[in-house]
Amino acid sequence: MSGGTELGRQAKKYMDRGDLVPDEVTIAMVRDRLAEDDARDGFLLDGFPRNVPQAETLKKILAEWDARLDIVLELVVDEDEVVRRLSGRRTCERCGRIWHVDFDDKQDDICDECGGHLFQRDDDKEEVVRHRLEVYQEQTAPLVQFYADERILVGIDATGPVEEVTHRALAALRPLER
Ligand SMILES: Nc1ncnc2c1ncn2[C@@H]1O[C@H](COP(=O)(O)OP(=O)(O)O)[C@@H](O)[C@H]1O
Repeated sequence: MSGGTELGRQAKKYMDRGDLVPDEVTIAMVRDRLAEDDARDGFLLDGFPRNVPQAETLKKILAEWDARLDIVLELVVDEDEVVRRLSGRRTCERCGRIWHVDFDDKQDDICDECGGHLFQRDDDKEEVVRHRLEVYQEQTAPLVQFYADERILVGIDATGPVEEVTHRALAALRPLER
């Protein structure tokens, strides 16, 4: 999250703790972004919606534009793997590139791409990741049933390397190609 705006500072407070940012903030951001020209022929949302009220509101926003979601991908992976992936993630403060302590065998804290310094996001600390998983179970997991009821949910096995998961995700999207 960039910028020193009051809204940005407010949002960061929630994010650092691993809580969801209030719906009025995220919904306004998503509504504004979807209203831009390049979203008219299609868009991909990552991390939104994250609770049922957001999903209900998204449905109404899209309906106002005679649009609807075509597909929802659920990336299924067990909690230990989520903790391993997030707690080992390091971010370059200069170029934003993401490294992983184990998967990239990253033992120092220097970005091999630009020489910048790597840091760990507050919400990638293990105890905060565990809290994010609780928030997921409470608030986000109900969306699986929500979108199953809408008949647009597709579950994907998200274990294994990035290339394999990408391959499975693209295969699930292929029927929508036009
Ligand atoms: N739809 C959303 N509703 C509320 N808060 C959100 C939403 N998406 C992201 N956030 C906030 O941003 C934080 C980081 O988002 P996340 O998608 O987990 O990041 P990343 O994909 O980089 O791991 C979340 O923990 C939450 O505080």
